[in-house]
Amino acid sequence: MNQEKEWNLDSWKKYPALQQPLYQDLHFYQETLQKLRKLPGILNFEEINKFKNEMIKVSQGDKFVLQLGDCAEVYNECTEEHWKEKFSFYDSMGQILNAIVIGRTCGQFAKPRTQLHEKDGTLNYRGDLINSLSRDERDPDPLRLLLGAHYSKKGIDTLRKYEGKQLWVSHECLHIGYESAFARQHEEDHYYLSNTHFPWIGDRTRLCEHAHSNFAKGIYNPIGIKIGSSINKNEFVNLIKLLNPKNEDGRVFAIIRLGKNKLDKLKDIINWKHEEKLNVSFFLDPMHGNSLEQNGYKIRRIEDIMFEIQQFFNILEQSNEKPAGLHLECTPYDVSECVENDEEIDPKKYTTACDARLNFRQTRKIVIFVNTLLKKLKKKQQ
Ligand SMILES: O=C[C@H](O)[C@H](O)COP(=O)(O)O
Ligand SMILES: C=C(OP(=O)(O)O)C(=O)O
Ligand SMILES: [Mn+2]
Repeated sequence: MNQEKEWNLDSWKKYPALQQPLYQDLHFYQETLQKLRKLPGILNFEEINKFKNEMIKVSQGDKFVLQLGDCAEVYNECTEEHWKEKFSFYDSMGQILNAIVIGRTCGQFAKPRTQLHEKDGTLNYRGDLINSLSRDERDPDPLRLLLGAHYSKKGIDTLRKYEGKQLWVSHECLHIGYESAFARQHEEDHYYLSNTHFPWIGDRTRLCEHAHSNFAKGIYNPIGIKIGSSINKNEFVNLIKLLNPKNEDGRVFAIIRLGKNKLDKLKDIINWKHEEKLNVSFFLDPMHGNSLEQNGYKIRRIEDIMFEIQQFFNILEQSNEKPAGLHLECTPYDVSECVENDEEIDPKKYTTACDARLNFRQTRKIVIFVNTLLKKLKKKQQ
């Protein structure tokens, strides 16, 4: 039987789903999902299709993507004022590279976590979609799903009114009950995810025999897949084939997040792509493989990030592959979360809800660095 025919809105439920919250009142949780399913879609099919056409150009090597934004977007910042500041920051960074710009925004509300609990036994924060950063409200609350839907719609409405360059939005497709409630039908047999242009599947949930990949295979949107160091050939090849059975342009983008010490594995990944003739392009996320701890704070070093970027460009060039995108966790605000040289973070300016973000200056420095690398590459290829 054809793989796509086996897919329906609930078929992912046959598979295990990692990193999901456990709700105490399951009946209330299910009722909430039913409410979400009945809402009108947020983005319409034409908007997704327009984005897909842009991503086809990326697959063909004609465009570069800059994907930018908070690690965890918080409901407190879901105001027109914050979104406008963020959109214009993403836009200005994109203009440096003449890139397609995708925000980690309008729905980047759920976080996978390494540990279920904090050191003192409190449940870990899993993003505003699930629980609260404040330690006395860590039980997962289904009402937060309704707020997530409300803020996604409000953010996307704000984006539609934004007067700068065209921007697109993305988030991790993590809370699988919530995400699948936003799948909408377009013509017979054609489903798309209406709450974002570009969903990605995280490194911790991307297994082939699991729910996230088996949900994503049936939706029309371009899909990002985070690839960390535990990947092996079978997993990579099967995953790409599962998501892109017809080997189409603009469908699947591997977001490499190996870290500066493990990036050599990218050579193997490129070989697997070539051996199996897979249609997949490579973005780099130089953030998630380079997380460190300093005095109890999660940080990242600018030198590590730049080193991984340089190596990424070198390896792709040696393998005749074009870099397709850069994925950064960053904010327009003057935070102190990533450090350079022997700098220490300033606790008063450490405001992230999850991972360390680049501030405006650090982001700009990195984007300008990438611009020089892209220009050099273009010169060599002329
Ligand atoms: O953004 C990614 C993850 O949620 C994050 O890196 C996990 O961090 P943790 O190891 O603190 O749970
Ligand atoms: C959780 C994230 O990344 P990864 O799946 O690569 O760890 C993220 O991008 O916030
Ligand atoms: Mn993160």
